[in-house]
Amino acid sequence: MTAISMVDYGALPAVRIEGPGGAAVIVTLYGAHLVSWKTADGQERIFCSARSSLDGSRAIRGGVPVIFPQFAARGTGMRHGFARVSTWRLVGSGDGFAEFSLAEGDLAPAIAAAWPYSFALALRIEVLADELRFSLEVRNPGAQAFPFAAALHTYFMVDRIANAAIDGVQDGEMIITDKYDHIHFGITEAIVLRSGMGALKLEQQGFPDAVVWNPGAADSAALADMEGDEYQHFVCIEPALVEPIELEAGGIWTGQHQVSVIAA
Ligand SMILES: O=P(O)(O)OC[C@H]1O[C@H](O)[C@H](O)[C@@H](O)[C@@H]1O
Repeated sequence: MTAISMVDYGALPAVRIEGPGGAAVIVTLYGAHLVSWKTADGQERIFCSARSSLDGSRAIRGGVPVIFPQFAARGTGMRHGFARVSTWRLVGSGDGFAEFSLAEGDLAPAIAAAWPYSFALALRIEVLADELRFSLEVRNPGAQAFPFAAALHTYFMVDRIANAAIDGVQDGEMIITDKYDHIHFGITEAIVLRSGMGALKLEQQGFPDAVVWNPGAADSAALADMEGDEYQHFVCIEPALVEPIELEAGGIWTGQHQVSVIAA
């Protein structure tokens, strides 16, 4: 039996989606932001900072921020775009999945004025026993083309960053020893993340790139919403469309991400 229910996450209304075998995720309407993914074995797989704001006053630190229409500071708009700081609508649900929407009418007036395009985002999140699936659709229902970038800025929980190894983003295995922030353009194969918590396979379609980030000790200490040695316990591996593309009037772009537990 799979089900969805409304819960509170901090001060934020959220949707809990239960999948087969008790696997479950929690997604806040603020940002359509996945903040927890427990696989059927009860193991939490996603990092969320204990110091994160959870009241809608700023982006959540951790989870899976939806990045749109700008990646980081690569543009003139809000850092990482407005999708992660806007309140989405729950528009559909079924067996182990829910769908969220964001369009220009949902934006705060100042944000809408700064990005004056007609758009519609749809994020579908589906929970299986040992797998999580995302599908992000960007539509242009307007008469004018718009440029956009997008990413699913996923914070994967690891036991210790020194125990994490990443395959599939560069030649050979990657081990992170301190601050690391790099865009790997043109991902062609599945990525595997191994740590003391087991192994995850990450597959992406539509998103051409993968960004790998860990702030390391110094940058982490400068982040108001990250505490102590929390940086030791996650690595972001982000399916991304970093270089903006134009979406013509009537156009649709789709990016997908699947994360599954595999034998270590
Ligand atoms: O602090 P944020 O705006 O959430 O950004 C967090 C991080 O996002 C991406 O991974 C970028 O590559 C990093 O340069 C950035 O520091």
